[in-house]
Amino acid sequence: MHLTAENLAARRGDDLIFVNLSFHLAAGEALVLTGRNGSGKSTLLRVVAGLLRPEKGTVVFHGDGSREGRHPGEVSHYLGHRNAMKNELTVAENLDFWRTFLDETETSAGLSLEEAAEAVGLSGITHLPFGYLSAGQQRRFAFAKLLVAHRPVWILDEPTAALDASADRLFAGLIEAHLAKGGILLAATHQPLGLKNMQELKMTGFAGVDQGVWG
Ligand SMILES: Nc1ncnc2c1ncn2[C@@H]1O[C@H](COP(=O)(O)OP(=O)(O)OP(=O)(O)O)[C@@H](O)[C@H]1O
Repeated sequence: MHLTAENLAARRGDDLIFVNLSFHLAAGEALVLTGRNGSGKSTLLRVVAGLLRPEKGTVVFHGDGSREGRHPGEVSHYLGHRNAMKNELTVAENLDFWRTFLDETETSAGLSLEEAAEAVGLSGITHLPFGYLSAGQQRRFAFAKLLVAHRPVWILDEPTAALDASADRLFAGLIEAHLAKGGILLAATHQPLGLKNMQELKMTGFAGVDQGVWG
């Protein structure tokens, strides 16, 4: 299993944010994007997740035993800045929605709702409306979405925003477990995640992009 990006370029509005960006991640490997605000971390994550079309280049996921490449968006969990949960629904209803939505054809390797809640340190409150929870509790349950349906690639944008130190460690542990099972991680972060086996890519934004993309 591997994920390969070749010569990616992306544009936001009129500006090229990055060009000629390539990387290769095999099973169990992590790429952490760093760089100042506006340097293009979220843009790259959104391209890999299939939420933004690249200006140029390709990004392909190859699973075990299949020669055909797939877009990584088809096999990824994407956790953006927002939690992608409905405030009016209970935590259980939100997670149930995501499990059904994400788990359609894959084998059911995800955790049960209660197991996922326990894994993020919040068992016993899944009956509450999501909107009643604190910002940190909401982020923990947004992370629980990654556990209720199996996806080999995790794409996380500032996963530890709004979290206390114990949640930082808890998320790092869950990410390590994902990598140990052969998963792939792409994450943008301003805080070190403390991962053992990771590559770092420092994004520079359009400061480094003055040539045209095709020239
Ligand atoms: N929808 C948009 N339309 C036009 N420009 C955008 C849009 N979204 C982002 N940008 C610009 O693209 C650049 C890269 O933004 P991006 O969100 O990828 O940065 P980032 O490294 O993730 O920043 P942060 O650390 O603040 O989250 C910024 O200059 C931003 O203003």
